[in-house]
This record gives sequence, structure tokens and C-alpha cells, in this order.
Amino acid sequence: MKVVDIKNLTKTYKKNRGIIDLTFSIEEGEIFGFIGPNGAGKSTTIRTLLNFIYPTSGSATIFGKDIIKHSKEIRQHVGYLPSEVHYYDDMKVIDLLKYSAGFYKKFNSKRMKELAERLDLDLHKKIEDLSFGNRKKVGIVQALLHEPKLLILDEPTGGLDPLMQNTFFELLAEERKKGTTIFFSSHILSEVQKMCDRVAIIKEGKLVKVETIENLTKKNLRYITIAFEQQAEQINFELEGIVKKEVNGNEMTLLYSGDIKALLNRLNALPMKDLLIEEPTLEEVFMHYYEKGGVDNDF
Ligand SMILES: Nc1ncnc2c1ncn2[C@@H]1O[C@H](COP(=O)(O)OP(=O)(O)OP(=O)(O)O)[C@@H](O)[C@H]1O
Repeated sequence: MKVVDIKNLTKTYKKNRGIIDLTFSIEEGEIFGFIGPNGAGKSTTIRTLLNFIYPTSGSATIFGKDIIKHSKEIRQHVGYLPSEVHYYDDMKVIDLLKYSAGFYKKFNSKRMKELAERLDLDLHKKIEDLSFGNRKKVGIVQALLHEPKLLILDEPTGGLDPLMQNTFFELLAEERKKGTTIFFSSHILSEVQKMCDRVAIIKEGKLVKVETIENLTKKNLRYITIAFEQQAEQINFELEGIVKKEVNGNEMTLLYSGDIKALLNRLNALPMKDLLIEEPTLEEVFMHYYEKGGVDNDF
């Protein structure tokens, strides 16, 4: 079942493009990454899905229901963590959480306490006395408290120290086990690579590609380092499938999507000293999409 289904969604802000003609869907139980640099349109997409802003054209459903017509109903089952959390500063954490839980049919005091303990969050402090990271934790508890069927997380790890990020990822893994669907927006590739099943790449408001993490990382693309016996720039090395080539001293590095045998055959005839073939990081794959504009590349 498609938990989120977005069709030709466009949102323009007067002169600014926000998002242009986005189409993709998220299956039940998936952790789905949404990745792109600042200003790519991630928050605009999320804010449209949550009916905070209206689309200029196109449509979307969550749990099969129209995001505009049924937004109230949808929100009952969605947990949302905004990229920046703004709260009533004068309130205590516990009162704020109880107050916001009032919007949902479920309130579970035991769960609130457990989550706060896991995240090392003091429920009795005033919001105004909390650091940015601790406010983020309030947002996390708030998003998870009513055990939503869909979690929408906009740049969730900002402000959390590495230890807390781990705890947060553990919490997400537990949610996934329960069958919760998670939509995870980020500009940090490694965390998307670690957590997500599939990822949508967005650039300048447009969808570049939806791909499984597995394919994105592995699909034939290799990171190759060759050490030569002489300056690498003196070596004329062209081959179909070389996506990117850099030389530095005796070393040449390639991003290669062609046939490995063909590469080895060519290298055999060259004054090669050493060879290293590695899987590219998502970062390299991603950069490649971006540099080339992406869509038509064969991987
Ligand atoms: N309220 C607004 N009024 C005008 N333009 C806006 C508004 N909000 C966003 N934009 C524009 O829409 C585009 C997408 O912005 P958006 O905030 O969705 O990107 P993002 O991928 O979430 O980036 P970030 O990580 O920086 O939040 C940008 O060009 C931005 O300038």
C-alpha cells in the first residue's frame, strides 16, 4: 500500500520556484530518504503534504486520502518533526508535551517518560532554558508520542550530538519494526545511507531520481585508484564507462561504470604499479548525478 502518493506536485512562491512537478510514492513500512542541498525544495514538499501551504498544481494523498480535503484526519496518524522547532518558551517540557498530545486521541504518559529518558531530556525544565539540541529532543518526543503510522522528519539530526543521533536512529529502527513508515529529509548522505531503504534525490525543485540505496550505492559504479610507475598525466587513458577522472602525481582515480574486464585489459598494457577497486560512497554517486544533471545516466 502506498502511504504517501505524490502526483505532479508543484508549488511556486510568487517569483520563486519551490517544487516543480514532483511525482513519487512511499510504500508502507519503508524508511524513505529525501535528499538534496539547502533550498532544493524538501521543506516545501513536506509543508505541502502537511497542508501548511497549498500546492500550485498537482495532488497528493496520505493513507489514500487527499492531503487538502482530509488533512485533519491525516494529521491524527502523522508525527512531524520540523527542521526548526519553535515553542512557547514559557512552558515546561512536560506541559508542552501534554498540551500537544491533546490534539491526538492517544496520550501515553509512560511512553512520554520512556522517550524522555532515552533521549536524556529533562521534562521539568522550561523550554526557554533548553539548548537547540534539547529543543530538538522535545520535537522528537512530540513526533513519536502518539505512535503515528507515518513519521515525517525534516532534517531530524541537526543539533543532536553523535551519541544522541545514535539513540535517535535506534528509536527509528524500533518504529520501523512496528511497521511505521518514515519519510526522512536530509542533506547528510551518510545518515540516509545508514537508515533508508529508498531515496528520492531532489535538485532545484525537481526530482532527479528515486532509487534504492542498494542500487544507488552498488549499481556498477566503482571507485578506482590506479598507481602508475610514472606521472599519471602522461598516460593517455580513455575508456567507455569512465564517468570521472582525476590525476594526482603518479595516481589516477576513476569513477567507472563500465565493464571491469575491459578496464583490466586496458590496464594490463600500461605501466601500472597498484590498483584499488572500491564501492563508491553515496556521496560520490550523488555528486555524479548532480554534476551530470543526472537523469539519463545509465546506472
Ligand atoms: N515562504 C517562501 N517564500 C518564498 N520562497 C520560498 C519560501 N519558502 C521556500 N522558498 C523557496 O523555495 C525553494 C525551496 O526551499 P525549501 O525550504 O523547500 O528547500 P529545502 O530543500 O527544504 O532547503 P533547506 O534545507 O534549506 O530548508 C527555495 O528556492 C526557497 O528560496
